[in-house]
Amino acid sequence: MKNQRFHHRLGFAIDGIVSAWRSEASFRLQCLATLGVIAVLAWRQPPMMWWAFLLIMCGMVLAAELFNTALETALDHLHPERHDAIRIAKDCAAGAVLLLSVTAAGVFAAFLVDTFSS
Ligand SMILES: Nc1ncnc2c1ncn2[C@@H]1O[C@H](COP(=O)(O)OP(=O)(O)OP(=O)(O)O)[C@@H](O)[C@H]1O
Repeated sequence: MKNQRFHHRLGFAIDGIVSAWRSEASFRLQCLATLGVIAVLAWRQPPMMWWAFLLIMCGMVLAAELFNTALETALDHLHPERHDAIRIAKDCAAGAVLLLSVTAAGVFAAFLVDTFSS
């Protein structure tokens, strides 16, 4: 299964994103928030640096949510019973998503202040 052709690997990655979209309400919300950020960027036409900052932040939140979903899915399958180690692993992954989401909200707030005060 290693080293498959690029279009196969691309298909697997897209399958993962579609599957997270179907199963995770948080991922759907984050995708919609990303579209909202892109709409505001397109409306305000800020300097390219703001596009870069905000798109990086949105990408990192979405990627972190996919990692979180991957971890939860694997852990639930491999160890359906409750265990403290599983709780800590899931809580850490959720914490990573939270940290990136708060940082992204902070960057978006800074952009709003900058764009509406000038
Ligand atoms: N097997 C387990 N053993 C111990 N605690 C668990 C276990 N599964 C879940 N938990 C606890 O419940 C919390 C929620 O876990 P769950 O798998 O339901 O995530 P979720 O609510 O679907 O999260 P998300 O919204 O990110 O998908 C975990 O962060 C953890 O604290």
